[in-house]
Amino acid sequence: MDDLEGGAKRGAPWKRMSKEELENQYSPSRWVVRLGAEEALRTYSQIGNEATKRAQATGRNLLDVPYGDGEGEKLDIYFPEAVSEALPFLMFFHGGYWQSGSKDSSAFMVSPLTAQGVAVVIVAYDIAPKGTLDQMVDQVTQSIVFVQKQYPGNQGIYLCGHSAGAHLAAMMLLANWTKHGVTPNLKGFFLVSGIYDLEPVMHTSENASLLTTLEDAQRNSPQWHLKTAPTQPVDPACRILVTVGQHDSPEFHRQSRELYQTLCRGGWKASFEELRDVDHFEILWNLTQKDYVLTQIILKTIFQES
Ligand SMILES: Nc1ccccc1C(=O)C[C@H](N)C(=O)O
Repeated sequence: MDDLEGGAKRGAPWKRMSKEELENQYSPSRWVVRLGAEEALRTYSQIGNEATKRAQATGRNLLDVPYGDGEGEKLDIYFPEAVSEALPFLMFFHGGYWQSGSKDSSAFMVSPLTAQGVAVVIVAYDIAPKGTLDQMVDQVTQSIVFVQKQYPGNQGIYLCGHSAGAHLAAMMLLANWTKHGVTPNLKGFFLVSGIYDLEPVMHTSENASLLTTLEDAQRNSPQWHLKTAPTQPVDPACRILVTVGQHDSPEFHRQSRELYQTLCRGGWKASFEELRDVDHFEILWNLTQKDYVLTQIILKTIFQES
């Protein structure tokens, strides 16, 4: 049997879900366990705002650096204390279903990473309705090209994305760098509670006309591309961590597990972690803490201790 066809039929439980169930599965705030849905979203913004204010007030940084000509094409760079040309860079792409969120409230991981010598770049992109998915993917590509050109002596560029931002980061597994005149020194991906197959999202209210045709969804689905036409890692040592929270919905778990399995089959150096006792929001906001398991995994990966 054709594995792709068979796999799609056997492995697409969302096709058997009612509209309400699908809506539920793709509403992360409905799955939080410690707070109410609204409260979780509010706390997430609040922690992001505070972490960003603190990062901007305490360290060396460059804010609102343009990486393209568009009004929204800006990024913030937070540097470690020790000045060095050869820094590792972690670039972060925020979530919010491609239609909310901002770089100005997403500097969660800045303090624990800069303290260990990592430069952190928080990237803005044009969320919907201003931006289309194709434009967002293009902007993310441009932001990475910008960092590579600006810091050619970097000790590695690591991409980290959360939720919709993990989708955007994962799209970079498919990027064609040659047309940009530079191949970024990509050493790792940290994909946190992401969505990699956009087809089910088409059928939810979150879609808000981001995806109008199945072709839009497939073109912007790393899972679909990697499965139908596997890409090879440019650098075989490039690490990919696919991670999901214990309290993320079963559909989010499925999305992460399937991406991980597809990456392994394609020869990528991938690993998978289900992080215990965290929901879709805690999995990210805990990155403000240096002792949090994901902070430690990121640091160990960057400094090659595992
Ligand atoms: N604001 C976010 C930030 C990051 C990730 C997701 C969201 C969401 O709002 C998801 C969805 N609208 C929810 O209510 O679960």
